[in-house]
Amino acid sequence: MEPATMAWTAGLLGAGLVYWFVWVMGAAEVKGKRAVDLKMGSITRDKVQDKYTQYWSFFRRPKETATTQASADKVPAFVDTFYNLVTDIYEWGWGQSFHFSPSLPGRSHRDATRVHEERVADLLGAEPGHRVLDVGCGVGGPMRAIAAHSGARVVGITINEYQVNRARAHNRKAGLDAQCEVVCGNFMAMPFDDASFDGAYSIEATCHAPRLQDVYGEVYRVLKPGRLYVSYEWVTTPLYRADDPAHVEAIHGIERGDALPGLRRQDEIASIAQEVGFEVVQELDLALPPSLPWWTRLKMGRLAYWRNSLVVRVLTLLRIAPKGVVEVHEMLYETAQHLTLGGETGIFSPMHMVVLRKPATAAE
Ligand SMILES: C=C(CC[C@@H](C)[C@H]1CC[C@H]2C3=CC[C@H]4[C@H](C)[C@@H](O)CC[C@]4(C)[C@H]3CC[C@]12C)C(C)C
Ligand SMILES: C[S@@+](CC[C@H](N)C(=O)[O-])C[C@H]1O[C@@H](n2cnc3c(N)ncnc32)[C@H](O)[C@@H]1O
Repeated sequence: MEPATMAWTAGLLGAGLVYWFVWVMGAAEVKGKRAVDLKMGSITRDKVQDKYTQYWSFFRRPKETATTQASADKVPAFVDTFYNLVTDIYEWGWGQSFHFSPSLPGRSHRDATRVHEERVADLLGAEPGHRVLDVGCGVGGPMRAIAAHSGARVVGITINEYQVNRARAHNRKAGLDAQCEVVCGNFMAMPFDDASFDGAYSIEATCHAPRLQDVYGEVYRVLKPGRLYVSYEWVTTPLYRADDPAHVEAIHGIERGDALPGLRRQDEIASIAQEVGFEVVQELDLALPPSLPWWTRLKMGRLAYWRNSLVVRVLTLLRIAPKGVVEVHEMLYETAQHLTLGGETGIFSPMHMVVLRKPATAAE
């Protein structure tokens, strides 16, 4: 073969390989986000690496972030940075719902996710005419499922501006923008009137609050008397032993890689709810049997992570993805190992459910 023909053939083969790897293999789990569209939220390309370094040094010792008021006050800003760094990777590799759900026999992850979300709507008794609050709404996967299932109007709040734009775009695409509204703000000081919601829920979001009282207090304020709040909380379970180095390392790894200012114990949740005025209607760890493991989806994804890791390296090399994405992806890969261990050992649950009521007699 002529050298020129050989070079052309090699070039074409190489281009085909890159195309297959990035556009086909790197396609989003849920259509909408492709590997080539990986941005880092509202961070400009040249600042990604710096922002990641700042995030990492702040959350390296997660428990310390909530010990002084000064560092606790900085948590929302670093959580915002975290979601600028991870939102696109989450959408690309997980979908539009940023949470776990118990596996369902013979059903897809997508179905299991939806069932876990619709459960919230059913518990709240959400229906057409109701205005429901989504506390920490991400890019709105749960919001759309709950609005479609119940017919209620849903208002979501997130600290991250980039997520607000993604959520609004998804709402429009799903034809749910008349029913779903998204607001940028801090759930510890919400821009909503007192007693203005018929129901509220939070799915794996309040774990980012340094003090749970601050967010529960706000939800209590904006709920109408007699109405319900359902929350899926991230907690350590009674199986966690603070004197077991393996347990400590797993929980520390979960906190570090998920922007958490210290995980709470399961038995703290109900008393904090009561402290701000809620009645506890139900409390149940949805991760416990008969539920099937929530972490199998993480374990099964191992092959996909290696492929994704190669995809982000190739994209960074080609300067399609900004510098720093490889490090963020590595951090998430490590976090997935800690989460899996937390699930397998039973020391951690991402779905400790509480159903809370604002007393009907509460003053408006
Ligand atoms: C509630 C929170 C987020 C929970 C989960 C949605 C995410 C926790 C860890 C994330 C992931 C880990 C590994 C990534 C993988 C390396 C990459 O190739 C594709 C995306 C991941 C699977 C990513 C997806 C989302 C998570 C499962 C916290 C923040 C409170
Ligand atoms: C893991 S995501 C879960 C999102 C959504 N509930 C879901 O299940 O798809 C956590 C969400 O909480 C939001 N959040 C964290 N701290 C916040 C704060 N102080 N105020 C408002 N939103 C916050 C994040 O921006 C993100 O949208």
